[in-house]
Amino acid sequence: MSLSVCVKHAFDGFAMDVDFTAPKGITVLFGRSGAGKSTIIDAVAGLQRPNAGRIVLDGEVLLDTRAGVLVPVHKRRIGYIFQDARLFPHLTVAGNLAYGQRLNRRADDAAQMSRVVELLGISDLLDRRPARLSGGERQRVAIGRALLSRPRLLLADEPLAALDEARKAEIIPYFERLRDEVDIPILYVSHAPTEVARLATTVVALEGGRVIRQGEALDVLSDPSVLPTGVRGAGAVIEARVIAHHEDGLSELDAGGVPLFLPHVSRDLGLMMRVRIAAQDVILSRDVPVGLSALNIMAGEIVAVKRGDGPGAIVSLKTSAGPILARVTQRSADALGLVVGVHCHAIIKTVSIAPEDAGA
Ligand SMILES: Nc1ncnc2c1ncn2[C@@H]1O[C@H](COP(=O)(O)OP(=O)(O)OP(=O)(O)O)[C@@H](O)[C@H]1O
Repeated sequence: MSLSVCVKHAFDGFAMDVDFTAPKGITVLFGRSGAGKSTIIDAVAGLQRPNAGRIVLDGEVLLDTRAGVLVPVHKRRIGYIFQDARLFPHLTVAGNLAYGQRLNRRADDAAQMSRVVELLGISDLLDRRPARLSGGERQRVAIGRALLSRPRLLLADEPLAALDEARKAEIIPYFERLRDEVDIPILYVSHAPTEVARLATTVVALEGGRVIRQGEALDVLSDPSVLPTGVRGAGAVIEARVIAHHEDGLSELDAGGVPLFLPHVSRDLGLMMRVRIAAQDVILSRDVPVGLSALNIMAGEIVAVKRGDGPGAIVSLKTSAGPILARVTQRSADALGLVVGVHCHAIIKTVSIAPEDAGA
């Protein structure tokens, strides 16, 4: 199953022209406020008719302005998860979930309900009304209700934006499960680099109504010339396997043969994790560093240097652990001779890797 979107639209002072494909998994529309993310979501949902375009879901044409095709919202079979959960206050959790199934009754409704309740960990909440749920619990129920409508596509428009950090951390693992266990594409809007690093299978980076890059998440996030939310959001993602939990509170991962130490992560040994390393937490050294407190040192070769308009530059390093981005001053880059092809070492403080930066 996949979704292809080719849409042109103009508002006063804003022109959008995008063309991308969302395969199975989570495709994140990643960009700053005003980049056009919600306009795309609304066009796919059928809530807004773009000036021109073609949208095809799982082989079915939902929109083709040239051929005059416009499938109405209720016939698109798309689940929508909003920032606020929008549950019915007078119905219990069970009632809200059953509402998702009402349009599309099937013999295996009960089995599907148990699967979704288990997937989202909401079995203890079924008799409660929304007013007695936390924001995170409400959002889990909203995800369940959307899934139970048996959608062919899920749209999630900044579903974590209204939650505090603790609630965000509670919900992200459920989106990871959706990504890995549900068979339909999920189009997910975000401008939060950590969320993108944790969840995206595919990234569509947007700027001013245009796609500046699309592709596999780990490739797009390690490209220093693609910073849709600015230099502060730069950070590459590496994949590593949990190999030890040490008594001093550190977890040790194996990243392509290189040890990576993190503050303790509650994951089983052997599990693969994604770890985001923020570019501003990386120091570069030409020589092998000695006498440092930092535990993570990775040797690599510089593959790109992107100079910014200000005093900074982003250096992209290829290491056996995976790609690393480092944000340094242009003064340091010049003093150290950091140019493409040079070998150097990336130094990463263990404690700079926050718990939310490491996920399944
Ligand atoms: N109904 C409208 N009428 C006029 N202009 C609009 C309308 N909706 C959106 N725009 C403009 O289109 C541009 C893209 O808006 P859009 O909401 O798609 O961006 P976004 O990336 O989702 O932003 P945010 O992250 O803030 O939600 C903005 O410049 C916005 O002001």
